[in-house]
Amino acid sequence: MSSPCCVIASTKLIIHRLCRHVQHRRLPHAYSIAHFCTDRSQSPKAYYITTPIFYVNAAPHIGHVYSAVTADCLHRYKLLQRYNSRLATGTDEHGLKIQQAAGSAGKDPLNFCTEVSESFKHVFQRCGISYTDYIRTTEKRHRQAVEHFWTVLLSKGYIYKGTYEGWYSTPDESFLTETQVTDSTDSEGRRIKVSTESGHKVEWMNEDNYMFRLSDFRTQLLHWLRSNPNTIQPVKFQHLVLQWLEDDDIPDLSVSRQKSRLQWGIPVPGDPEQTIYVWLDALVNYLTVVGYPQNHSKWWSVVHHVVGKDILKFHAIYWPAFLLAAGLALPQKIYVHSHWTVKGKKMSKSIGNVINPLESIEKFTVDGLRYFLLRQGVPDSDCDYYDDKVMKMCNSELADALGGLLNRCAAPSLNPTQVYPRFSTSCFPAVGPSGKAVSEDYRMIEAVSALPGIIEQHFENLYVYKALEAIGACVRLTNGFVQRHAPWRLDRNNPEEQQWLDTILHVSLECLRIYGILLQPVVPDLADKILSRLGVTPEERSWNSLNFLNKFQGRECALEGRALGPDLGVLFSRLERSQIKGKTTKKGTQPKSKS
Ligand SMILES: Nc1ncnc2c1ncn2[C@@H]1O[C@H](COP(=O)(O)OP(=O)(O)OP(=O)(O)O)[C@@H](O)[C@H]1O
Repeated sequence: MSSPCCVIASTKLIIHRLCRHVQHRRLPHAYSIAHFCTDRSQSPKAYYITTPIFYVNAAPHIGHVYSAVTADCLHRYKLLQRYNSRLATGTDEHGLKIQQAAGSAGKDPLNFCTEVSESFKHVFQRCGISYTDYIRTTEKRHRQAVEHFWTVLLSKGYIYKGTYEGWYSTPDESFLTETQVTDSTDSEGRRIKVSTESGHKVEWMNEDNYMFRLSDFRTQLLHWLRSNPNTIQPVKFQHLVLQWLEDDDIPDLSVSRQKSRLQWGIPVPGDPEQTIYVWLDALVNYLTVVGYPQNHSKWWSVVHHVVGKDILKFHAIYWPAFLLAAGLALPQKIYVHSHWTVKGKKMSKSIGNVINPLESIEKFTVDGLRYFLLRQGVPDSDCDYYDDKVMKMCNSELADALGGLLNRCAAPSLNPTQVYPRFSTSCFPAVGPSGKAVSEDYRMIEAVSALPGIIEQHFENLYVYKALEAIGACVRLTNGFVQRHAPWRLDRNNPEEQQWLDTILHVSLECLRIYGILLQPVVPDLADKILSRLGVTPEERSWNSLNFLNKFQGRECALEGRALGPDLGVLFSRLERSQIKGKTTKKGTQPKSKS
């Protein structure tokens, strides 16, 4: 995505910002790391994260994994901060598309859904998605939640029987106004109408069904978003939703289908001739997971949705309107991400230009794929996926920069005793530049000290690529530090040189410890390898342990003198083009065919 000069320019900018974070040469007392050492262990705060639930009309692809990995990163980050975090994902299993897909596969719809749902579960497990809840909309608990939700809306007068007349797109399961459709031609040259946004064919529908009073909620939704300007992130999506609410028609929404058209869904309570609209059914899953209607309140007040931009309207207009109607709290945040494209086109089951995640992890490993998706995926804009790009990024950032640093600084050739080396304040005094340290070394210390605060800010906004950019910039600074002082040229038999050598290694391992802790939400296995090699125990890996270079700040360092962990080989093996081209999915790991 970035050209080499963009990378250099942005690196300089990040380093500049990191350095500006701490104004003084000597780390001032006020800049202790206390602000990310908040002890939440006494009463862990609840935090509830959801991915979209995925439509089971075809096998999972990289786009689905991206939504799940993004949400998983947030979940792991919150756990590190000692929140009681919950991550829900699952499958959306009702609707006409599934009815049709099961029909053409000659399968019973539920068996068909079970097969595909299992393949999503399998892919997510293989990709390290540490979900706590997996929901299927064909479960009994969900049907009960939807029926209850419907009954509440009906009893409050927000659902009425009416006639829907207008455009409908079955592939998008979505209603469209006149301004949202355009003329086109099909493959046989016939004139058709299509959705302007998705390009999918639309049909004119005229049928009696139940309508939801969506139009009643325009003012409340506007008020909600105007008074909570950071609810939808990135902010450009909040502006887009505000624009829809201000400028577009917000007509009442049809929330049921005649059973003759759609059998595969939840029947309307008290009217078996109508089936509940798949989006109303699907959205309620977020409530089902947390025990609606009995005991959802603790989790519901802290819900955070992660969604693709294609389903923004459903999550930022329909869903909040349903919640307002039901008298329930609105989401705390809606994190939106853009799309992975292939040669400029959205990766999509319907187009068929999908990348199989299992093949990608065979080629790049789970952490390689996770790192690439979160490092290259920019929530604000689409990004093209191709294997060469993944390979180059993994090689330069994971194998060379990070792996090379660990390999150099923990190697027995430089550290024959294999213990966490001692730091000498006379070699690297707190006030400098003095001792053996030069001003660039002090700048590096400042940058790494500031890093956790910066990463916290980026994770909170789910700008993971910015967090990884900042970590990458610090890794380059640490490599520069090692290169500058070339510890391999120092003589261990000379006490003064040995002290400096140990200090260089101590500082470098401290940097690696901070990178290891911060990288856990993104690349859990790789981070574990780093921290285990440094001898960092599981209890020393939380956000509270981000106290960088204690000795420099005049405090004790628990790791100093402790044995390093065993050497488990290279951190990340460099990938070769020939190797990647030759690799295909192992027999038996291919997701089952859906249609
Ligand atoms: N190309 C993509 N890039 C990023 N995320 C995606 C992509 N495709 C799907 N997703 C994520 O998965 C969710 C569900 O997508 P969906 O099941 O509609 O997949 P799809 O391949 O776009 O299907 P279809 O082609 O049938 O529309 C999206 O809302 C989004 O969160």
